[in-house]
Amino acid sequence: MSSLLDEIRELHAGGKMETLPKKPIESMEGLSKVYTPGVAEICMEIANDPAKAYQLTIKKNTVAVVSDGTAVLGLGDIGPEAAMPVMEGKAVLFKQFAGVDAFPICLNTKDPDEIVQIVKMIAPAFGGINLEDISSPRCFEIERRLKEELDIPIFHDDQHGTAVVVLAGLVNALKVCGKKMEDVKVVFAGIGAAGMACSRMLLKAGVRNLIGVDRQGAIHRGVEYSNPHWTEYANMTNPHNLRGSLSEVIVGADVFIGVSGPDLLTVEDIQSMAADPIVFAMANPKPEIDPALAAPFVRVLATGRSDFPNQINNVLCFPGIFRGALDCHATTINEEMKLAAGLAIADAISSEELTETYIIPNVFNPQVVQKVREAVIRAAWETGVARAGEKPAGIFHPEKP
Ligand SMILES: NC(=O)c1ccc[n+]([C@@H]2O[C@H](COP(=O)([O-])OP(=O)(O)OC[C@H]3O[C@@H](n4cnc5c(N)ncnc54)[C@H](O)[C@@H]3O)[C@@H](O)[C@H]2O)c1
Ligand SMILES: O=C(O)C[C@H](O)C(=O)O
Ligand SMILES: [Mg+2]
Repeated sequence: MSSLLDEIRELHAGGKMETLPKKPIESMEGLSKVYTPGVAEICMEIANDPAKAYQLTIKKNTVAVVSDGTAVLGLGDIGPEAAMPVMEGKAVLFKQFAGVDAFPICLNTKDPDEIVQIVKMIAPAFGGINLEDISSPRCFEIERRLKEELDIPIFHDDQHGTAVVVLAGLVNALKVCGKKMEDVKVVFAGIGAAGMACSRMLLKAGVRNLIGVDRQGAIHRGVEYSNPHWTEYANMTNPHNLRGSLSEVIVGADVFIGVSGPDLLTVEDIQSMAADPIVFAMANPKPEIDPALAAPFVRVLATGRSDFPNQINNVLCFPGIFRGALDCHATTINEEMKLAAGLAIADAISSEELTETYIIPNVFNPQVVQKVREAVIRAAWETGVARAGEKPAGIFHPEKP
């Protein structure tokens, strides 16, 4: 155990990334071109036409990974310094899987006004903003305001990246079990950033019977929640207005999706579910149930971790979705682009390949980023938010923003 920890520490020593010049400067002449005085010409070109930042700076390929350290994995509010290893990790994954340059930026404030203000102020350098590990409900307002006020993609990964991958996983898990979105009962644990967005995505995909459970039990109508998002949630879910604990409402459920915290689901809970239960225990780093404990009692089991089969993790989404959005210079990442990304991830596994332990492609499968990118670019053109690049064949009424 300690040797594993030593290895992990060694991999983090001095941080996980660095900045490299594209072309090294080797002479005074070279210096005079990329630095002063040559650089001044480029500065003035951009000053006269700020859109040229996309051609003459890092903007078109660069994303800011912004966190305030308040909901880091399932570790909670551990602060901006402690959030850095996760944000560095996200930046490394952006680069390795999709060639996107990403900067980890951890802010020493939890105030939504300040976060919005700071992100707006740094936006000129970036082609997109990936918000990460910002706790709910503040994350909803921060994202909404930034989307309204900036014309580059703003994407809260814990909400939308997770929702895209959960959709992909569920499409394939239901195929394995021979069940349909419209017929299944789905119970969510943890109605925070991820739970809210995943629920919305599944409702959009056709799920009708969906119940969310948080610390005080099932979210239902007839209660005044201090979190207004839960009141809205109660109105769009829980058709039979069930009340009670997770153990009470999970009875007869076909699907459990956990985006909450460790060890809140029991084997008895799983045994009370319908036949062929599907369990996505996605809390990181410790899932809602120990996978070894759950495995004998489920038909399909997935976690957010890379050390078990069926890793349902937003890393399958964010590199490809930003690759697509940056390549077509999209103004936003909209619902259609997310849905297309989810279906593209599901589609990376053929019906012949699909099994209980292979419902979701591996992150090292190069098809994933490629398929997500193409689907996202097509959806961006179809919905009129693409601004550049080649229009995919078969789109007849593209509207440029
Ligand atoms: N696998 C993935 O790709 C992925 C993606 C996003 C989030 N997650 C995991 O999901 C969890 C939540 O992330 P988030 O960004 O939504 O955080 P969040 O802070 O916005 O929301 C967490 C929610 O879970 C609830 N919760 C916590 N413990 C609970 C318990 N014992 N019973 C019922 N509800 C409980 C909280 O009250 C809160 O509403 C974290 O563990 C995170 O690591 C996984
Ligand atoms: O970081 C991850 O592994 C996934 C997700 O963003 C999380 O917060 O747990
Ligand atoms: Mg996260």
